[in-house]
Amino acid sequence: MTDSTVRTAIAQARTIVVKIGSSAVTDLNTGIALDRLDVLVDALEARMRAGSDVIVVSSGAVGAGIAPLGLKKRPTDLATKQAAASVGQLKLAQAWDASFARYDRTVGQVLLTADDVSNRAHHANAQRTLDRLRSLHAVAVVNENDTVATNELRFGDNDRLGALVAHLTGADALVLLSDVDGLYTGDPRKPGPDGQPARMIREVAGPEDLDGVIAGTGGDLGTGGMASKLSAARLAADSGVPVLLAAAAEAGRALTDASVGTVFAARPQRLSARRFWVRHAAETHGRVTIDAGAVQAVVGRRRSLLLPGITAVSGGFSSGDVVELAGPDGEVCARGVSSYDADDIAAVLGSSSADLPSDFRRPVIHADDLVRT
Ligand SMILES: Nc1ncnc2c1ncn2[C@@H]1O[C@H](COP(=O)(O)OP(=O)(O)O)[C@@H](O)[C@H]1O
Ligand SMILES: N[C@@H](CCC(=O)OP(=O)(O)O)C(=O)O
Repeated sequence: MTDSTVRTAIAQARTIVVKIGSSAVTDLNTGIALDRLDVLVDALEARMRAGSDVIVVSSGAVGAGIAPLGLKKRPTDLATKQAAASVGQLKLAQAWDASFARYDRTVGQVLLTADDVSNRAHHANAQRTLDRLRSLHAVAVVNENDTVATNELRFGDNDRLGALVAHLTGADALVLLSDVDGLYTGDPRKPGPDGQPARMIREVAGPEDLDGVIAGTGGDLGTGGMASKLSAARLAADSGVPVLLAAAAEAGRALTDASVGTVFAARPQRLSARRFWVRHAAETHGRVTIDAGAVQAVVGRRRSLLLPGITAVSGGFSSGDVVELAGPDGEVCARGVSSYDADDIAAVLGSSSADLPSDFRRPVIHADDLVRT
């Protein structure tokens, strides 16, 4: 895909997920930046009137809670972040509601936890709610349910949440709106290692276009910085969704003809929903260490994993859980759905194929349930 075909695909996308960063809608000293939010809503409404379904993923709960609580900067400890989010999310939802009300457009708030996406049953639930809001012409405004998320069980950042929501809703494009107007060769706030200013990259067709790019941290309000945007773009690419990264201040053009910012091409063939879930969405429940021959078979030749290739198991996983596969060097090389409980595998480790009871001869992880990382 060329730069212009990716931009055309984004400009013409029927369903589009637009993720808006904290820096775009909040201000450290005043809370929600209502005037900037109105400009964004004008652009989102115009896109809807042109015939697209739009799902908004809005950050800003923590950012919007800082000023009302009299805090001076973005908190770093979990309890204060959650307190700020509980104050800020209310204000954020009200602000989206009021801004869309200028167009008589109804808004629905959807707060998700990582478990709502990693657990397949909950996953269907979230999907149904988002689909129904869409069919009722209401705009879903999605955020992480920060007040109950724990450090262990978080999406990590909303760029990732945006990419997962794009997959969940079968969207045709993901637009990330931030305070930076695209991907640069390095953090645009600093000179590069050669003393030269960073350069903007208009198109990322594949991983080779990221060689030498330094993805730095974010601003005072953001969480993930550029690294989280790059990993979200990879996630979206795996599910066949092209991505546009642009400045929120340029939302009008980003959402009309996609002529601004950086585009990331999607892989032509989507990963199946099951393989996508195994690779990106599911939580892993343990680890299986395999020998060099098994790494060759599984990663090199895309074969199923058989019991004799396993040297160790850890974590109390059960049959049906997703586990990590690590080679002899401890490096994780794949993920897959185990057909056995960890205890059952541990009980027969070291047995030769001939000595294995007959119900242990089927693959531990079938090739269809295995994805390389
Ligand atoms: N290679 C890079 N290209 C562009 N921006 C970068 C890069 N490295 C670091 N950044 C910084 O990342 C910031 C955006 O990330 P973040 O603050 O997390 O945004 P958001 O709140 O929109 O999610 C930009 O303000 C920019 O200064
Ligand atoms: N759920 C958090 C968002 C965290 C986050 O990823 O922020 P950002 O990097 O600004 O997209 C909040 O609403 O504050």
